[in-house]
Amino acid sequence: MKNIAVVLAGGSGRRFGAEKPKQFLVVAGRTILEHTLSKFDKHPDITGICLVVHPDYMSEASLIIENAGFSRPVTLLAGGKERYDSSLAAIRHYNSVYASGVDINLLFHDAVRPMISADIITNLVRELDYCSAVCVAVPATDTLYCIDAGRNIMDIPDRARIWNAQTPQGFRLELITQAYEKAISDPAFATTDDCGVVFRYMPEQSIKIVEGDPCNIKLTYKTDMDRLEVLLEDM
Ligand SMILES: Nc1ccn([C@@H]2O[C@H](COP(=O)(O)OP(=O)(O)OP(=O)(O)O)[C@@H](O)[C@H]2O)c(=O)n1
Ligand SMILES: C[C@](O)(CO)[C@H](O)COP(=O)(O)O
Repeated sequence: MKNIAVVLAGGSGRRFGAEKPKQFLVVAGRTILEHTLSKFDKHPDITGICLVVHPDYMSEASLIIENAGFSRPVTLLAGGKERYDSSLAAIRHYNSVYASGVDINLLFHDAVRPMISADIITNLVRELDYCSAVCVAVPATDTLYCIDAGRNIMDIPDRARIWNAQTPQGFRLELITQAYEKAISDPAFATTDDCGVVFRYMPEQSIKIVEGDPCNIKLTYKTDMDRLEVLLEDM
Protein backbone atom coordinates (compact mmCIF):
# COMPACT_ATOMS: atom_id res chain seq x y z
CA MET A 1 0.00 0.00 0.00
CA LYS A 2 1.34 3.43 -0.94
CA ASN A 3 0.64 6.30 1.46
CA ILE A 4 1.08 9.70 -0.14
CA ALA A 5 1.01 12.78 2.10
CA VAL A 6 -0.70 15.60 0.20
CA VAL A 7 0.44 18.79 1.88
CA LEU A 8 -1.95 21.59 0.95
CA ALA A 9 -0.09 24.90 0.80
CA GLY A 10 -1.99 26.72 -1.93
CA GLY A 11 -3.68 29.31 0.27
CA SER A 12 -2.93 33.01 0.48
CA GLY A 13 -3.39 33.52 4.23
CA ARG A 14 -5.97 36.30 3.99
CA ARG A 15 -7.06 36.00 7.65
CA PHE A 16 -3.46 35.89 8.86
CA GLY A 17 -2.56 39.02 6.90
CA ALA A 18 1.23 38.70 6.56
CA GLU A 19 3.37 39.95 3.65
CA LYS A 20 3.43 36.41 2.25
CA PRO A 21 1.28 33.27 2.75
CA LYS A 22 1.73 32.08 6.36
CA GLN A 23 3.20 28.69 5.31
CA PHE A 24 6.26 30.54 3.95
CA LEU A 25 7.01 32.40 7.21
CA VAL A 26 10.08 31.30 9.18
CA VAL A 27 9.77 29.96 12.74
CA ALA A 28 12.61 28.32 14.68
CA GLY A 29 14.92 28.60 11.67
CA ARG A 30 12.67 26.94 9.10
CA THR A 31 9.56 27.82 7.12
CA ILE A 32 6.29 26.49 8.50
CA LEU A 33 6.04 24.50 5.27
CA GLU A 34 9.38 22.80 5.90
CA HIS A 35 8.41 21.92 9.47
CA THR A 36 5.27 20.25 8.15
CA LEU A 37 6.92 18.46 5.24
CA SER A 38 9.66 17.09 7.47
CA LYS A 39 7.08 15.38 9.73
CA PHE A 40 5.89 13.31 6.78
CA ASP A 41 9.35 12.88 5.29
CA LYS A 42 10.57 11.27 8.52
CA HIS A 43 7.60 8.96 8.93
CA PRO A 44 8.29 5.33 7.96
CA ASP A 45 4.74 4.71 6.67
CA ILE A 46 4.86 7.58 4.16
CA THR A 47 5.99 6.54 0.68
CA GLY A 48 5.80 9.89 -1.06
CA ILE A 49 4.91 13.54 -0.58
CA CYS A 50 2.85 15.78 -2.82
CA LEU A 51 3.10 19.49 -2.18
CA VAL A 52 0.38 21.71 -3.60
CA VAL A 53 1.16 25.43 -3.75
CA HIS A 54 -0.25 28.59 -5.29
CA PRO A 55 1.00 28.96 -8.91
CA ASP A 56 2.88 32.17 -7.90
CA TYR A 57 4.89 30.26 -5.27
CA MET A 58 6.11 27.30 -7.34
CA SER A 59 9.72 28.48 -7.51
CA GLU A 60 9.85 29.43 -3.82
CA ALA A 61 8.50 25.99 -2.92
CA SER A 62 10.93 24.30 -5.29
CA LEU A 63 13.84 26.01 -3.60
CA ILE A 64 12.60 24.98 -0.15
CA ILE A 65 12.39 21.33 -1.26
CA GLU A 66 15.83 21.47 -2.88
CA ASN A 67 17.52 22.94 0.19
CA ALA A 68 15.72 20.76 2.72
CA GLY A 69 17.19 17.52 1.36
CA PHE A 70 14.18 15.37 2.18
CA SER A 71 14.59 11.63 1.82
CA ARG A 72 11.17 11.06 0.23
CA PRO A 73 10.39 12.22 -3.32
CA VAL A 74 8.31 15.42 -3.34
CA THR A 75 5.92 16.03 -6.24
CA LEU A 76 5.15 19.72 -6.63
CA LEU A 77 1.77 20.75 -8.06
CA ALA A 78 -0.05 24.03 -8.64
CA GLY A 79 -3.18 24.42 -6.54
CA GLY A 80 -6.47 26.17 -7.23
CA LYS A 81 -8.65 28.95 -5.90
CA GLU A 82 -10.24 27.04 -3.02
CA ARG A 83 -8.71 24.46 -0.69
CA TYR A 84 -10.75 21.75 -2.39
CA ASP A 85 -9.37 22.83 -5.81
CA SER A 86 -5.91 22.14 -4.42
CA SER A 87 -7.04 18.71 -3.16
CA LEU A 88 -8.50 18.04 -6.61
CA ALA A 89 -5.18 18.89 -8.28
CA ALA A 90 -3.55 16.11 -6.25
CA ILE A 91 -6.38 13.64 -6.89
CA ARG A 92 -6.19 14.26 -10.65
CA HIS A 93 -2.42 13.94 -10.62
CA TYR A 94 -2.45 10.55 -8.88
CA ASN A 95 -5.19 9.26 -11.16
CA SER A 96 -3.05 10.20 -14.14
CA VAL A 97 0.02 8.48 -12.67
CA TYR A 98 -1.49 5.25 -11.34
CA ALA A 99 -3.78 2.81 -13.12
CA SER A 100 -7.14 2.27 -11.41
CA GLY A 101 -7.08 -0.56 -8.89
CA VAL A 102 -3.64 0.36 -7.54
CA ASP A 103 -3.71 0.44 -3.72
CA ILE A 104 -2.94 3.99 -2.79
CA ASN A 105 -3.99 6.23 0.07
CA LEU A 106 -3.91 10.01 -0.08
CA LEU A 107 -3.44 11.74 3.29
CA PHE A 108 -4.52 15.37 2.93
CA HIS A 109 -2.85 17.69 5.40
CA ASP A 110 -2.91 21.45 5.95
CA ALA A 111 0.60 22.86 5.45
CA VAL A 112 -0.22 25.21 8.31
CA ARG A 113 -0.49 22.40 10.88
CA PRO A 114 3.22 21.81 11.51
CA MET A 115 2.66 20.21 14.93
CA ILE A 116 1.30 16.97 13.46
CA SER A 117 2.81 14.09 15.42
CA ALA A 118 4.27 10.80 14.19
CA ASP A 119 1.79 8.92 16.42
CA ILE A 120 -1.22 10.50 14.75
CA ILE A 121 0.14 9.65 11.29
CA THR A 122 0.82 6.07 12.46
CA ASN A 123 -2.71 5.69 13.88
CA LEU A 124 -4.30 7.14 10.75
CA VAL A 125 -2.36 4.84 8.42
CA ARG A 126 -3.18 1.84 10.64
CA GLU A 127 -6.92 2.64 10.44
CA LEU A 128 -6.66 2.92 6.67
CA ASP A 129 -5.84 -0.80 6.61
CA TYR A 130 -9.46 -1.44 7.66
CA CYS A 131 -11.35 1.60 6.45
CA SER A 132 -11.28 3.70 3.26
CA ALA A 133 -11.88 7.07 4.91
CA VAL A 134 -10.27 8.27 8.14
CA CYS A 135 -10.26 11.73 9.69
CA VAL A 136 -8.30 13.13 12.64
CA ALA A 137 -10.38 15.03 15.19
CA VAL A 138 -10.45 16.09 18.83
CA PRO A 139 -13.38 16.28 21.25
CA ALA A 140 -14.89 19.78 21.39
CA THR A 141 -14.12 21.68 24.57
CA ASP A 142 -16.31 24.75 23.99
CA THR A 143 -20.09 24.65 23.95
CA LEU A 144 -21.25 25.09 20.36
CA TYR A 145 -24.16 27.22 19.14
CA CYS A 146 -25.95 26.83 15.81
CA ILE A 147 -27.19 30.28 14.87
CA ASP A 148 -29.43 31.88 12.24
CA ALA A 149 -28.62 34.84 9.99
CA GLY A 150 -29.63 37.25 12.77
CA ARG A 151 -27.24 35.59 15.27
CA ASN A 152 -30.03 34.03 17.31
CA ILE A 153 -29.23 30.65 18.82
CA MET A 154 -31.20 27.98 16.98
CA ASP A 155 -29.67 24.89 18.55
CA ILE A 156 -27.10 23.78 21.14
CA PRO A 157 -25.89 20.35 20.07
CA ASP A 158 -24.88 17.77 22.66
CA ARG A 159 -21.16 18.48 23.08
CA ALA A 160 -20.39 14.86 23.96
CA ARG A 161 -21.04 14.05 20.28
CA ILE A 162 -19.11 16.97 18.81
CA TRP A 163 -15.49 16.69 17.68
CA ASN A 164 -13.36 19.30 15.95
CA ALA A 165 -11.87 18.17 12.64
CA GLN A 166 -8.13 18.37 12.13
CA THR A 167 -5.87 16.98 9.45
CA PRO A 168 -4.52 14.67 8.07
CA GLN A 169 -7.59 13.13 6.49
CA GLY A 170 -6.85 9.90 4.64
CA PHE A 171 -8.71 8.11 1.85
CA ARG A 172 -8.29 5.39 -0.74
CA LEU A 173 -7.60 7.19 -4.00
CA GLU A 174 -10.55 5.45 -5.67
CA LEU A 175 -12.99 6.60 -2.98
CA ILE A 176 -11.92 10.23 -2.81
CA THR A 177 -11.91 10.37 -6.63
CA GLN A 178 -15.50 9.14 -6.81
CA ALA A 179 -16.60 11.53 -4.07
CA TYR A 180 -15.02 14.56 -5.80
CA GLU A 181 -16.42 13.51 -9.19
CA LYS A 182 -19.92 13.65 -7.73
CA ALA A 183 -19.17 16.87 -5.84
CA ILE A 184 -17.93 18.86 -8.81
CA SER A 185 -21.01 18.00 -10.81
CA ASP A 186 -23.12 19.61 -8.06
CA PRO A 187 -23.51 23.35 -8.72
CA ALA A 188 -24.05 23.91 -4.97
CA PHE A 189 -20.81 22.15 -4.00
CA ALA A 190 -18.74 23.80 -1.27
CA THR A 191 -16.66 22.26 1.48
CA THR A 192 -14.11 23.25 4.09
CA ASP A 193 -12.43 19.84 4.25
CA ASP A 194 -12.02 16.60 2.29
CA CYS A 195 -13.95 14.41 4.72
CA GLY A 196 -16.98 16.60 4.06
CA VAL A 197 -16.86 15.62 0.38
CA VAL A 198 -17.01 11.90 1.23
CA PHE A 199 -19.63 12.50 3.92
CA ARG A 200 -21.98 14.38 1.59
CA TYR A 201 -21.45 12.61 -1.72
CA MET A 202 -20.77 9.02 -0.58
CA PRO A 203 -23.30 8.82 2.28
CA GLU A 204 -23.06 5.02 2.48
CA GLN A 205 -19.35 5.22 3.26
CA SER A 206 -18.34 5.06 6.93
CA ILE A 207 -15.69 7.54 8.02
CA LYS A 208 -13.59 6.57 10.98
CA ILE A 209 -12.15 9.06 13.47
CA VAL A 210 -8.63 8.86 14.88
CA GLU A 211 -8.09 11.02 17.94
CA GLY A 212 -5.89 14.02 17.20
CA ASP A 213 -4.12 16.34 19.57
CA PRO A 214 -5.04 19.86 20.72
CA CYS A 215 -1.40 20.77 19.90
CA ASN A 216 -2.03 19.97 16.21
CA ILE A 217 -3.13 23.58 15.75
CA LYS A 218 -3.94 25.29 12.48
CA LEU A 219 -2.24 28.60 11.93
CA THR A 220 -5.17 30.80 10.96
CA TYR A 221 -4.73 34.18 12.68
CA LYS A 222 -1.57 36.05 13.70
CA THR A 223 -2.18 35.19 17.36
CA ASP A 224 -1.84 31.47 16.53
CA MET A 225 1.82 32.18 15.75
CA ASP A 226 2.61 32.89 19.43
CA ARG A 227 1.25 29.49 20.44
CA LEU A 228 3.08 27.77 17.60
CA GLU A 229 6.41 29.34 18.58
CA VAL A 230 6.00 27.99 22.13
CA LEU A 231 5.01 24.53 20.89
CA LEU A 232 7.97 24.35 18.49
CA GLU A 233 10.37 25.45 21.24
CA ASP A 234 9.11 22.59 23.44
CA MET A 235 9.75 19.96 20.78
N1 LIG B 1 -6.79 27.40 -2.45
C1 LIG B 1 -6.24 26.87 -1.35
C2 LIG B 1 -6.61 27.33 -0.08
C3 LIG B 1 -6.02 26.76 1.04
N2 LIG B 1 -5.10 25.80 0.88
C4 LIG B 1 -4.38 25.27 2.05
O1 LIG B 1 -5.29 24.68 2.95
C5 LIG B 1 -4.82 24.82 4.28
C6 LIG B 1 -5.92 25.35 5.19
O2 LIG B 1 -6.39 26.58 4.65
P1 LIG B 1 -6.44 27.98 5.40
O3 LIG B 1 -5.99 27.89 6.79
O4 LIG B 1 -7.81 28.54 5.13
O5 LIG B 1 -5.36 28.80 4.60
P2 LIG B 1 -5.56 30.06 3.66
O6 LIG B 1 -6.55 29.74 2.60
O7 LIG B 1 -4.20 30.43 3.24
O8 LIG B 1 -6.12 31.14 4.68
P3 LIG B 1 -7.30 32.19 4.46
O9 LIG B 1 -8.55 31.36 4.30
O10 LIG B 1 -7.29 33.00 5.67
O11 LIG B 1 -6.94 32.97 3.21
C7 LIG B 1 -3.60 25.77 4.23
O12 LIG B 1 -2.41 25.03 4.43
C8 LIG B 1 -3.71 26.36 2.86
O13 LIG B 1 -2.45 26.73 2.29
C9 LIG B 1 -4.76 25.33 -0.39
O14 LIG B 1 -3.94 24.43 -0.51
N3 LIG B 1 -5.35 25.89 -1.47
C1 LIG C 1 -9.43 21.04 7.00
C2 LIG C 1 -9.58 21.81 8.28
O1 LIG C 1 -8.30 22.14 8.80
C3 LIG C 1 -10.25 20.91 9.31
O2 LIG C 1 -10.41 21.60 10.50
C4 LIG C 1 -10.36 23.08 8.10
O3 LIG C 1 -11.67 22.81 7.69
C5 LIG C 1 -9.69 24.04 7.12
O4 LIG C 1 -10.42 25.25 7.12
P1 LIG C 1 -9.80 26.57 6.51
O5 LIG C 1 -10.87 27.60 6.61
O6 LIG C 1 -9.43 26.22 5.09
O7 LIG C 1 -8.61 26.92 7.33
